[in-house]
Amino acid sequence: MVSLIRRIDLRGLEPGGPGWEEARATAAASMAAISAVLVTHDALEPDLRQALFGRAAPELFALPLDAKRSLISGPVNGYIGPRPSAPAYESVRAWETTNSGAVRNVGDLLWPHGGNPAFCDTVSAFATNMLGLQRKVGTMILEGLGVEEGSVGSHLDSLNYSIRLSHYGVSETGAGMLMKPHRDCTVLSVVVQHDVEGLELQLQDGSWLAVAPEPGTVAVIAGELLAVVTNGRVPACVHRVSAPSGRERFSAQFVSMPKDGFTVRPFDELVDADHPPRYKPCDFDGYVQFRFAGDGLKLSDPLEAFCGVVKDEE
Ligand SMILES: O=C(O)CCC(=O)C(=O)O
Ligand SMILES: [Fe+2]
Repeated sequence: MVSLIRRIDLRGLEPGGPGWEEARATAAASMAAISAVLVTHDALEPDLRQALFGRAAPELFALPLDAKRSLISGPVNGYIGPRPSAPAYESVRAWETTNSGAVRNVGDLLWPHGGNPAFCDTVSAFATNMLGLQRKVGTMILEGLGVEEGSVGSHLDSLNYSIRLSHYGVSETGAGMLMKPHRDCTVLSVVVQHDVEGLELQLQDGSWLAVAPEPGTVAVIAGELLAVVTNGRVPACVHRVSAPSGRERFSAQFVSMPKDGFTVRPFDELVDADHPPRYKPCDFDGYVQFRFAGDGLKLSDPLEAFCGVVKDEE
């Protein structure tokens, strides 16, 4: 089977410069075909990568449970501890990671006796670099799909960015599924895998594609809100984490979500007679409540139930 996932190389690539248009078309085509694109980049130099995965993440997950739990605030924020469905998984999301003051507050909460400046510096540097990468790739995807530059700019300004650091311990049952198939409640998720493989993307025929961890490459995957803004041209990527080798694993994600209070709707450029609206305007706060604390918890596709336009309504 031919994999439809494509790769772009951001190194030295600037808007309007040599190679930009071709890479933009590749990014958009890959997203439309498989809801993901592989991105080779220079945003995570070896020292920063080592500081993140060799020091910051292990220090964070080695903290006592109470310290990690102090971060919990709201349905999608803070610490997620091991659950029966994912016994070896823990994850921490820090909000507003592009604001170094907010990162320091997280550090002070986690390490009440003097904070952890090295941890905060690492997280802030990672956030700054990933912000540039995500904005560039987001621009390429949307412009490649035909969205005007001005509309892309206002869309990017309506987003919040956060980091999720995840740790997959070695489960008692050894190798197996570490995170079941799901869609992210994001616009875009940049997934940085450390040394150990695990990320798998579902293709349209239902088969799974393993994304190998490569130090200079990230996977950029579509979240549910990208499906809304692209009027369904880019469906949310169904993905999972499996543990073929059963080894301890770390990953970092840099994700974008609409700012609080935003209502997300399809770009005008992507709605026409051939592409009638697939989604009603989606109040993001309402959707988060529905998906994580309301009736959406029981559904396999909560987005569709919340704001999908069913065929009869078209
Ligand atoms: O760890 C990974 O590679 C991906 C994790 C993931 O999909 C998630 O946290 O939503
Ligand atoms: Fe995910």
